[in-house]
Amino acid sequence: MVKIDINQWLGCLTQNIVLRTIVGKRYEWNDKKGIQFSERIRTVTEQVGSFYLRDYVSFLRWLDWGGPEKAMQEAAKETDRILTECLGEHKLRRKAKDEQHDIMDMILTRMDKATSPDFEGFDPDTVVKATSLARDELNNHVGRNRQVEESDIKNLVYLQAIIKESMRLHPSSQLLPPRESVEDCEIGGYNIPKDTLLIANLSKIHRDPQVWPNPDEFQPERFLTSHQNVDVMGNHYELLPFGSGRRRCPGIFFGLRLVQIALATIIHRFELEKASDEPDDKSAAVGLRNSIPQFKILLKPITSAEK
Ligand code: HEM
Repeated sequence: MVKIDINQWLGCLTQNIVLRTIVGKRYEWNDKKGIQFSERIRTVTEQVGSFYLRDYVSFLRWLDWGGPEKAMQEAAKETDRILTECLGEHKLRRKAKDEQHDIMDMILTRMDKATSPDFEGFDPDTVVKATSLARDELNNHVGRNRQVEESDIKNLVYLQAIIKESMRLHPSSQLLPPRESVEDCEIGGYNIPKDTLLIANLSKIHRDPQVWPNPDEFQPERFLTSHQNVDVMGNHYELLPFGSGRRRCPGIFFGLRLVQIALATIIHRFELEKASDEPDDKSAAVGLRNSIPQFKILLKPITSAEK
């Protein structure tokens, strides 16, 4: 029997929000089918959500009290059916050159481009450019006459490397939320029996000297050279700031983009200086959520004379 828990419910809820966005205009507002879909999703999430207590009272799970497990399976089937239909229609429209330019069209266009040899990794020219400092990179790609825009981020490879390196050294959570082994397995040479609670320790994984030379040093360049292909998407187990697997952070694209734009804008518009010579406040280094020593910085706007 499929095991359903609060995480799957959360995952389903997130998935449904995404699906509602994808099918958006076509199904939700303009179409009778979309209204039915929305209603169905709402009923299911309310129904499933109202019984999540069972996940904390584990001996109640087998009861499937109120039927959330059955409801989840039905919702998954229905979601899949609607998406398949929606995708088929989009493909037909694309063939007939009658695209709506909604999210699904954008994803299909992106998939077409995925066949391009440049799609994976950076081309050699980009790597060379990226060895310059972050502000040089910003001046180069954005210039001084406008603000950083989302479309600039793909060109700011050094900035991306800085963010990866920051997330490696200081993941927002030192420990990932616990997992439970659903069967006997072996991890790193250790035999793990079924039903064992497993917690991934990012502060160790991200500073493993066998994977990361000079692990405690801030070296963004490693992500342009030796670790060029390591991303934060949960595919590379040596770097997991957003977790991995079906419980991976669903806000990953939003969160990452937000950090990239915020940092790029700050570096682009301000000179950064340490506010005082006082030693860093290391008190924040204690605890699970944040290991970064705190210190104050001065932001000095870059004036037009300096542009
Ligand atoms: C830079 C920003 C963020 C970081 C570093 C981050 C990191 C994480 C991590 C490490 C997890 C645990 C993943 C796992 O267990 O494998 C997580 C889970 C989660 N995150 Fe984020 N997150 C960020 C932004 C966001 C945003 C913007 C949202 C919502 C819009 C979000 C919503 C969630 C939710 C709902 C979960 C629980 C997923 C589940 O248990 O199935 N996060 N996040």
